[in-house]
Amino acid sequence: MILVVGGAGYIGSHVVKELVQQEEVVVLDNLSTGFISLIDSKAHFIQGDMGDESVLNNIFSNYDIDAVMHFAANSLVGESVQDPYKYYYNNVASTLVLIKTMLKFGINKFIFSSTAATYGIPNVELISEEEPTNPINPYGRSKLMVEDILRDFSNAYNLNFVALRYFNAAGAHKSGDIGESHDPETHLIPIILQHLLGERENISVFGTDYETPDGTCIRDYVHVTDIARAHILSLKALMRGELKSTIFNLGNGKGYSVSEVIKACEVITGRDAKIVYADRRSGDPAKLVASPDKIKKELGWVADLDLTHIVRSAWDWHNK
Ligand SMILES: NC(=O)c1ccc[n+]([C@@H]2O[C@H](COP(=O)([O-])OP(=O)(O)OC[C@H]3O[C@@H](n4cnc5c(N)ncnc54)[C@H](O)[C@@H]3O)[C@@H](O)[C@H]2O)c1
Ligand SMILES: O=c1ccn([C@@H]2O[C@H](COP(=O)(O)OP(=O)(O)O[C@H]3O[C@H](CO)[C@H](O)[C@H](O)[C@H]3O)[C@@H](O)[C@H]2O)c(=O)[nH]1
Repeated sequence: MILVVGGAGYIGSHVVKELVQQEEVVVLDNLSTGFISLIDSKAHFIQGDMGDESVLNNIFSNYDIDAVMHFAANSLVGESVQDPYKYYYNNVASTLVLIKTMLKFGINKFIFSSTAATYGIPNVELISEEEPTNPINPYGRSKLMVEDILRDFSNAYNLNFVALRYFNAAGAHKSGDIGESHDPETHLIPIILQHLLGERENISVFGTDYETPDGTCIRDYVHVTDIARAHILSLKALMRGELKSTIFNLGNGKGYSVSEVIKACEVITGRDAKIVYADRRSGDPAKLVASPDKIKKELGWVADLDLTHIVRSAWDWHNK
């Protein structure tokens, strides 16, 4: 049985939907940013906080948990600058309680949602896991602190972990039943689609003077279904004892600029966007594109779905 912490959120709910086909699943979520409606009905659901040791003691006593997948976090970069306490408390301190308690119950397999924000502002075209990590905001630092904790615990307490550094998660499940739901929404693709549905007046492009071919920021968009598959591959490799504690990038290895993403959304939806050119958003690196070679070599994972699939699936979900 697998415990999925944060399984009512955007990415966690997509992993749960795939995982319940193969495993028994318990979701723990405090619903602070997640939605009960996103959780697959085949999963058991417990509403509670991962920092509450008594809740965790009950779960680990009552269910036969083999491994933990951990998606729960606060993840708004801007908010992390305004309110760093919230980020260090929830993303680091509460995660520490979760890991300590699972180890107490003899559970030592852990999959962690990390982020490309751990790299900060890289100087290379394609970022490999070997690049230095110099996060430039409290959100990125909170995730890097957890990676450090995991590494130390793995050395000291026989913990086996996989930290997956997602680049830009996007897209929705092929069923159209679940998709990206954040409130407030800050991510580019859902914002564009909400605008094209008439729910927002326009789209702001944050910065047109970056050192990129069209002046707008470049990101590596990776389909949430591909992210879900990488979690399941990682879990299986951990369960078979074939994988030592490690970190993998999750990306396509191909970048698209903000202007290119808007264009792709216009073409796929057949609608024209009203664009407002705005100042840079603070803390945005010009370009973040993954080298996905390590996970390809070690687990055979490559992203199957490109930007067109991402936008099509997200559009189906937003229309529903
Ligand atoms: N969305 C992206 O592009 C992206 C990119 C890189 C990394 N990540 C990471 O992936 C993970 C999932 O992101 P998401 O976009 O699905 O976010 P989300 O906000 O949709 O999901 C997070 C879930 O965790 C729950 N949660 C938060 N704190 C909790 C706590 N203390 N106890 C129990 N539940 C708690 C929330 O209610 C929510 O359901 C996060 O850790 C995020 O930092 C996301
Ligand atoms: O209305 C908008 C929203 C976004 N953007 C731009 O679009 C790009 C993508 O922005 P998102 O907010 O969609 O995604 P980020 O790249 O900022 O963030 C994502 O990747 C980060 C890693 O760098 C973190 O992991 C974070 O959790 C995750 O959401 C950025 O250049 C941003 O400035 C706009 O121009 N207008």
